[in-house]
Amino acid sequence: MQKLIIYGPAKLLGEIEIEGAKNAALPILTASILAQNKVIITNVPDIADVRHTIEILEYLGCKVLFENNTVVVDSSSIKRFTIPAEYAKLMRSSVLFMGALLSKFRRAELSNHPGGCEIGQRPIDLHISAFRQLGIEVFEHNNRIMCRCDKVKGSEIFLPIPSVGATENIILASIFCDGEVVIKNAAKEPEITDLCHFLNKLGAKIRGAGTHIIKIEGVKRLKSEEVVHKVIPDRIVAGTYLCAVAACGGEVVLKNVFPRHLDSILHILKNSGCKIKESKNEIWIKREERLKGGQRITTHYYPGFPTDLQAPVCSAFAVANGVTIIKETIFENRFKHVPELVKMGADIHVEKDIAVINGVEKLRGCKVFARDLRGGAALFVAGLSAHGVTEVMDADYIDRGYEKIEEKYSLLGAKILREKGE
Ligand SMILES: CC(=O)N[C@H]1[C@@H](OP(=O)(O)OP(=O)(O)OC[C@H]2O[C@@H](n3ccc(=O)[nH]c3=O)[C@H](O)[C@@H]2O)O[C@H](CO)[C@@H](O)[C@@H]1O
Ligand SMILES: C=C(OP(=O)(O)O)C(=O)O
Repeated sequence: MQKLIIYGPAKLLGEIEIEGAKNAALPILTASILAQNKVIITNVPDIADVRHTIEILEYLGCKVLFENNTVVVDSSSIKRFTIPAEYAKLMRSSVLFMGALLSKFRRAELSNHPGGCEIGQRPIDLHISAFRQLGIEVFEHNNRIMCRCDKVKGSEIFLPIPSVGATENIILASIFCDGEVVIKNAAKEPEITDLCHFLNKLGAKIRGAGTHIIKIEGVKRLKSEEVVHKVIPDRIVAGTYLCAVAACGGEVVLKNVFPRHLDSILHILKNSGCKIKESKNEIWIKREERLKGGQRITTHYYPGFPTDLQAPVCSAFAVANGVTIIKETIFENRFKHVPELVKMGADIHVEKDIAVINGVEKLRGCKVFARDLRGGAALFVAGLSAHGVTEVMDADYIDRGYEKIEEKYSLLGAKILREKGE
């Protein structure tokens, strides 16, 4: 297991390029199996989840090149429609291969329930019920999910929860549908819009991405041209930098960002005393005075405050002046970072889905354990602001979603080492 050793406290200064979004790159790579020709996907983050997705593509029979954040996928020799259990267990997004494989082969099999971070139950009932509404037969046996159909039928699907994954899976499965599939109460996350832009470049006919109603008009076939697509910037990685500056102080310019994707966190940090300026693709943040608490933050579907930033923001407000209340409404088990922050001297109490943070003047470095991706990032942020040495164990979780995190924060003046942990 990997370990990150952080020598705090850091003051963050400089400019940093934000990498491409994990949650856009993963469904786009998955969708690339549908392309008629080679696809070239740029701004792909070099993270563990991308590497695993490429392994799945190769397993299925695609030829893939990954160099300098560009992935070239040639799916002309794809031959398999089964995702083996060991791959399914690695990542939640493995479930998206179901939709894509159904469009490709009208058959798909996931040999295990999709894995990923344990932040809640994360059932896939909405994916399965939507598939059935599309006329797809779904069999479940011992965690194994098998699907097949003759034709995906045009239908109207209402999602009781605007699930990101279910919205993406329905879109992927419906590309060649008979007539039109309409998703009502669809998720509106920017990563879904990016996936739809990519699919439309391939020749799909999708309207309404970014709104609550997405319409997929079935096409007979996709275009034969080569397609190039640049993945959108990672708003969660960008938001983590903002939390780090808010916690540590300093002055940083984030480059290659879409500020509009970060409205909810920018609003909170502005109200807490951070100076922030935004331009088309940049955010400048400066924090001089100690961060002011007193906020009530509730996680929500986009454009609300993202659950994926809940843990990093917890670390920022752990050292704010005053009390901050955070309510987690999306996942049932997403406060695993709190006991670790408490070890570092934070004063945080969790009662069901609410964390009450009494800001302390400073945290102390110690050995802490990452339990999931964003919780790990939160410990990393806490380590940057803490006095003394913080060892973040099981940093492999962080590597799922942050590209070379220690190198990037070192460019801003932080002192961090990576070691293979025990
Ligand atoms: C790879 C990826 O893009 N992951 C993101 C995606 O995860 P993911 O797609 O798994 O998240 P969903 O939007 O589906 O989950 C939202 C809520 O719906 C529930 N649910 C979901 C599906 C289902 O069939 N049944 C059900 O009950 C989940 O347990 C959760 O409580 O969106 C989450 C919410 O923004 C983010 O935290 C993840 O980073
Ligand atoms: C929960 C996350 O990812 P995944 O859905 O891939 O587990 C995340 O990115 O914070």
